Amino acid sequence: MEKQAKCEEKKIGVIETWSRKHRLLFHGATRHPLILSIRDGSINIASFKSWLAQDYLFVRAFVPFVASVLIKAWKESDENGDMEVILGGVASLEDELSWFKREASKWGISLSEVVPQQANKKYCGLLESLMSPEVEYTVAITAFWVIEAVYQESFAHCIGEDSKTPQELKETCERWGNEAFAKYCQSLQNIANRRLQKASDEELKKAEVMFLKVLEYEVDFWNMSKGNV
Ligand SMILES: Cc1ncc(CN)c(N)n1
Repeated sequence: MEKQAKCEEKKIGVIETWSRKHRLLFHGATRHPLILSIRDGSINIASFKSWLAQDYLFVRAFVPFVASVLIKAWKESDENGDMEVILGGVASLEDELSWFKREASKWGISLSEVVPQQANKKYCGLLESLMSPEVEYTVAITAFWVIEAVYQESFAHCIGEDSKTPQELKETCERWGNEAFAKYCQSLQNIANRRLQKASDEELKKAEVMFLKVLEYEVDFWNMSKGNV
């Protein structure tokens, strides 16, 4: 990479540079038709239920992934504070799984009968590959940030001004759209930016490829409910 470009990235942060450079894909992942239909109130409840059931399975796979990032932080991080941020993330996932179970029972979904769809299997496979000790902390924390950021940006849009989100879906949107979750995502972004600033060109390239892959998989994940949108 050109020295000049690298300096620019340092000033505004690598993550911001990538988000601008790949804004169409970022927009596609955070303003998906499913999210827009929640926000304008036209959502088909079957789509929502299908997303909820699939996401429960995803979050179960997400727990060991986040735990693996915690291990990488312990082994590789240059800052003590990283572990506390990631540990907070692990801890909140217990509450998240309980929430999924309550929400599923509210909607009459039997979680034990949910079969993972292809896009979900593929995404969980990506999480599993990221758990390998071969994957650098910088790459894993970048993936972690973007996974959380997509949900934060998406659901915050559903509770923004003028949204017509149905009352019964507001709690879901608040879960990822609230201020505390936004702050948590900012902390993850700060860690990722710090690591990316110090990364070698090779590591930087791997992290950018991972950033794009996560965005692509997020779009595929939303698309699973497309038949019902
Ligand atoms: C597919 C997906 N992406 C992100 C998140 C937020 N942890 C989630 N629950 N599901």
